[in-house]
Amino acid sequence: MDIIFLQGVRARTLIGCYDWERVAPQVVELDLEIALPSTRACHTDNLNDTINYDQLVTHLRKELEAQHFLLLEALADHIAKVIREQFCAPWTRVSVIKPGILHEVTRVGVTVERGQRS
Ligand SMILES: Nc1nc2c(c(=O)[nH]1)N=C([C@H](O)[C@@H](O)CO)CN2
Repeated sequence: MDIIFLQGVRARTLIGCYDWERVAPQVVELDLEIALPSTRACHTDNLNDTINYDQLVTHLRKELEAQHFLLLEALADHIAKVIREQFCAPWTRVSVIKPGILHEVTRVGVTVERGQRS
């Protein structure tokens, strides 16, 4: 299986359980692993035969600006759904990190894995 990965993708979204988090968007960081539906692009060397990670990042940033979630779990699940349904990925692992949210914690976030790794 071939995988595209993206690390430290920054995006803005309204996220959080507490009142102070409901007033303005925060920056979240995404680490993404995305299985490709086929190995076709390896042979054709054609961008149309793979998932265009440039388009994916642009799409996700727009999506996150429009969506409002309370929990990182719900946000990560939504991102995985978009990747699978709109970019035809059979499997994905999505981590969403809230930089600097907890005192004396380097990184906190949630990882979800959806679909089948074949
Ligand atoms: N498992 C989770 N725990 C917490 C979340 C979350 O999304 N998932 N969120 C919060 C707050 O919004 C936090 O980020 C602010 O301190 C607390 N716990």
